[in-house]
Amino acid sequence: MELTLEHLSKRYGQHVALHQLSFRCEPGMLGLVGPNGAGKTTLMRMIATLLEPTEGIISWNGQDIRKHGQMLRQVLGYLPQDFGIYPEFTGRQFLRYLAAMKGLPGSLVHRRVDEVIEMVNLEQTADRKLPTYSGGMKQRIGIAQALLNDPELLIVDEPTVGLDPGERVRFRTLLASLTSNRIIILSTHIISDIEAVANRLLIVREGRVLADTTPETLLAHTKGATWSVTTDLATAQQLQTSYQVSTMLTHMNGVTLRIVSPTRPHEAAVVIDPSLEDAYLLATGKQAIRV
Ligand SMILES: Nc1ncnc2c1ncn2[C@@H]1O[C@H](COP(=O)(O)OP(=O)(O)OP(=O)(O)O)[C@@H](O)[C@H]1O
Repeated sequence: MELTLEHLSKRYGQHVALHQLSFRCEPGMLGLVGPNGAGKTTLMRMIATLLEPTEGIISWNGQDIRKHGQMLRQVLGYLPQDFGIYPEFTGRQFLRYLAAMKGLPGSLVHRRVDEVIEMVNLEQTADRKLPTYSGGMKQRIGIAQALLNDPELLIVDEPTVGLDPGERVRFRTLLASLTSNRIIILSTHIISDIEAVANRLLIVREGRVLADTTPETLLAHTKGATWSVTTDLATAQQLQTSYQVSTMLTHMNGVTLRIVSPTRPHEAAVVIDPSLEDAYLLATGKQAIRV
């Protein structure tokens, strides 16, 4: 089981969305992160054979998917960002319908649908109409449809958008339970989604790979570069313009900033343990997040 990308580029007219991307994946979970417009969806759609690369080669087990796309599609599960549901169906009917569309033999459909419903823990709700589902339940049905063919390659595009923290954690645990003996590519803006489950992290920005690493290595690189400082509002605002501030908390004694910087940002700043989000901010140089 091996997915290889070689010098992959995508242009939309004059706009270069992806530039000469190369990497190789083996079983495990790859977390794909990057700012808006980095090219994550473009990349995932190309791997899912829904979009043609402008240049470069994608191979599945050594075979170019431009020539052998069907071979990849047979082992592919894909949950896109804008996953549509049919309002007149129950969850179970919807999955049976999709199983038939995907070409599962009629004799297997009912059994496999029951299996995936159990895998995503929707036994209690499978016979309710889809519009009555919560966001998390809908995403579970989305993953269930992606699992119908027991995929070797599972691609999931921002699955936790709009979920409350409890649902997000449950969904994350579900994904983690699926990692054995398959390649999962998970795109997200929520860094904590991948912190606990991804064994590899690909950070992209403006169509280029900024880092191909592990969460642990990225964190280790950020050690000694995350600071906490409490100051007055004017100093805090000044620091905010010069440094990467990840959180800013206003309280009775002033303002406490969490700053990501390779150098000490202020004489009163003390080093604190970095989170993966701090590490990501250091790598991508994103704007401050206010708390
Ligand atoms: N069909 C299209 N036509 C023209 N430009 C496009 C098209 N699709 C994407 N783009 C551009 O390509 C770039 C990459 O877009 P893409 O959707 O792949 O990024 P992304 O990392 O998934 O973003 P987000 O995190 O916001 O979902 C963006 O600049 C986007 O505007």
